Amino acid sequence: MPKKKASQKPKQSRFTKPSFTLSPKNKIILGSFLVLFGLALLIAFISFLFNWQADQSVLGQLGDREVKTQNLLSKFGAGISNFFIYEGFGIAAFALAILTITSGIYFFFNLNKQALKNFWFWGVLVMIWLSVFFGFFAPSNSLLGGTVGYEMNDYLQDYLGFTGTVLLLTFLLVVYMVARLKLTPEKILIYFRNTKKDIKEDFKNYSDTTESTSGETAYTEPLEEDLDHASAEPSEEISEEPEDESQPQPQPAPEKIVIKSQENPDDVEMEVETAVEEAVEDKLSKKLVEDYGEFDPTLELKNYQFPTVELLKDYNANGGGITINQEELEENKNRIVDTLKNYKIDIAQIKATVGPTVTLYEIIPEAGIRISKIKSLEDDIALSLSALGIRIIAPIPGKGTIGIEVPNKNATMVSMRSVIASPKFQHAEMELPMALGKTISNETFVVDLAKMPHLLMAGATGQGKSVGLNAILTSLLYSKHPAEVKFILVDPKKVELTLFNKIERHYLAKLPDTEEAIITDNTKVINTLNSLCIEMDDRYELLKDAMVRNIKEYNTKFKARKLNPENGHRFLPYIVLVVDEFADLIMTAGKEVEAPIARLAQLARAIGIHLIIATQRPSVNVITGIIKANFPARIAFRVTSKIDSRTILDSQGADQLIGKGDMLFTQGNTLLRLQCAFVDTPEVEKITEYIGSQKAYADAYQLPEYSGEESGTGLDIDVSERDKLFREAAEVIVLAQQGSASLLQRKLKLGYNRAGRIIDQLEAAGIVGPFEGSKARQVMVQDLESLNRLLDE
Ligand SMILES: Nc1ncnc2c1ncn2[C@@H]1O[C@H](COP(=O)(O)OP(=O)(O)OP(=O)(O)O)[C@@H](O)[C@H]1O
Repeated sequence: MPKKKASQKPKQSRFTKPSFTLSPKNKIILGSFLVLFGLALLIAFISFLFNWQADQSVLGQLGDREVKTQNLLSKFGAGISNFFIYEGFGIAAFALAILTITSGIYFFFNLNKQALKNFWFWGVLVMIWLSVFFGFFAPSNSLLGGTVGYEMNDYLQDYLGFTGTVLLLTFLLVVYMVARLKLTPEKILIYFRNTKKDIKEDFKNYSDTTESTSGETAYTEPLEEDLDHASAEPSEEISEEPEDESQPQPQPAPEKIVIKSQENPDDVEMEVETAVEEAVEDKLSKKLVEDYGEFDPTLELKNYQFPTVELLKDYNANGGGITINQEELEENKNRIVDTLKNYKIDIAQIKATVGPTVTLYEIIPEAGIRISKIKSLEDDIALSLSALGIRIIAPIPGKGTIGIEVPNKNATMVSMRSVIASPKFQHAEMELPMALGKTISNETFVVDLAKMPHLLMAGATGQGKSVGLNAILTSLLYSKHPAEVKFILVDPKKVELTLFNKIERHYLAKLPDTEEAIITDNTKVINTLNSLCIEMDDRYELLKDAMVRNIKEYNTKFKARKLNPENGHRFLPYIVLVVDEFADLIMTAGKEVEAPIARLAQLARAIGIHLIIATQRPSVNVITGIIKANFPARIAFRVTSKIDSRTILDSQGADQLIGKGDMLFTQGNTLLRLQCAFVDTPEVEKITEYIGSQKAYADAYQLPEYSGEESGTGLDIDVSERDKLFREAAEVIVLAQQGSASLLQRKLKLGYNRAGRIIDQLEAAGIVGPFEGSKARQVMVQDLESLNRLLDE
């Protein structure tokens, strides 16, 4: 799961090594010891089979040097064999020798230890089973079943009887075949079917070769391996012999067909080569999946419970839902007809669709009336209808009718509960589904953030932005497991997103060594954005290495165990960066945030990093051209002017909304009017508490480390390059205890650039602290004496 990420080395493993590790040298020593010890056991056991009777009489005197034994390994061989075979498991004890040799080989070649553990587990079980089996069928032969087999069989027969023991042994055999050998009835069938097919084909090929006379079509049989056949082999050992990945897999030979012209036999013959598709499933991953199943990213929090719908308030519980007010509809219709009549526009037909906040009146004008005429009268008609929130759509795209949206007198609230519980959201097959609200025809509107791929939200204060952000975050919490998505929350207002602190260790991502996961300080945003850029670059490296084009393909490949975590591969959760009050950020940090945001917006779509940016002030210096170009999906809540509306949506309309979550959404060209789902703070609190009270990861998801300018890396200024006024400037700053360039400008009568350079030099010398946005820098030196000491050093 999420582990701390080294910034510069994407290939570095994220998994902590177990504390018990042997050095490669010791592994070789232990490996060779185990192999030789296993061989000794094997020799002793074999020898014991022939000499046990002779040696048994001297077993009591093994301490006596004079006593001779027949075993090839003398007293040691006789003693240990008697212990394991006669007094132990009978001939099944040979399994111990084999297990010891295999363990030695695993250590010697440093192979996968998990497979070895499996091998021991099943090996010991088989040994016990065989011992009981022989104890059952040959109780009189103490060498076959050993004492353990005899006693266990005796014990079982006392309690289960003869038949019960047979049934138990059979059942255990079936368990072994299914669990270990992965034998299923289908596989057995396939095996027999394939064998039959192979025999038939061989027979056919044989008769073909004997019968064929002319070689008009030369056909080379592809060397394709019959994978089905191979997988049906029940005796194929899976984890014991992991394949060497570095060994190139044999590639199937291309299929060749030589075509000769039928009409003119003298023509040059053409060879057509069609590549036989590569066997994509490499065997190792297939075996791993067979052994352990697909990788499950949610395993670490496998008992995680998604929040229930009951946590959300049902605002429409008492007879809620949209109420159709006939009177109001009639009144509005008459007003529309009358107003249009004033402009000499006759109506052929009118249809009303009642939505939660507005009703759409769709008008088909009389024949001969040009839509462009109505379009040019848009503003006048809106004025004549004189109601806030009227929007005229002429024509409705794809319909050829004219739409007039008129707000309802009593708007119906769209509760988050209703959209979350809707089948559209519940069955949404999306990567990052967001239930934004309801459309004008009262349908739940769900979109995929992963497809957007970034979202820009704007609206004047108090029009529903924060509720909108909460609705988006709530949707994602209801649909994604903590392993699948991580949020980075930037909240300069410090109050809007604080509730999400409770789910820090489940869903949030943060920089290493930072206290708070929710970023409220603008300077920290810069570091986080740059760190996110590093994460982006790392992820691209991983994708390149895995030879896939996007995060979805990458994760699918990782789950199928085709990517090795030892090479730095890991399951990649989506990362959603949410910035509330983007304007504030741009004002204080300007280019420093714009550059990484633009970079992320341009490049991050394929690797699962998505940005949601909200702002109150949709002016062009906040939503710059470069940002707009990379945020095709936009949401506009009510804004105060047409200009603002144009800045966000490239068209007017947002200024005519009625507020309270009434919004326009665009993902390219068409504008869609939606009523945003309402989720109140207590509801969010309940959800976060519900999630927060469950078992969490040890820490928030760690972003790569980014050493910003404050660490001095970018400011390694040579002492000789210091300004002539450096010392004087340092004194001014220390005396005033205020690290600002403007102070230097005033006191030393310097230009802005020179003062700025001196401030950088002072920072490099450790006299002032790092840049802190609009605030003056901190002065790190208390008085002139300390300053002199520092500079003399
Ligand atoms: N979808 C909605 N349905 C009903 N009422 C809403 C909706 N969204 C917002 N409101 C109402 O509008 C109020 C202000 O909303 P919100 O706090 O989201 O505004 P805002 O745009 O974030 O303001 P600010 O920028 O000042 O934070 C809410 O308290 C609520 O009463």
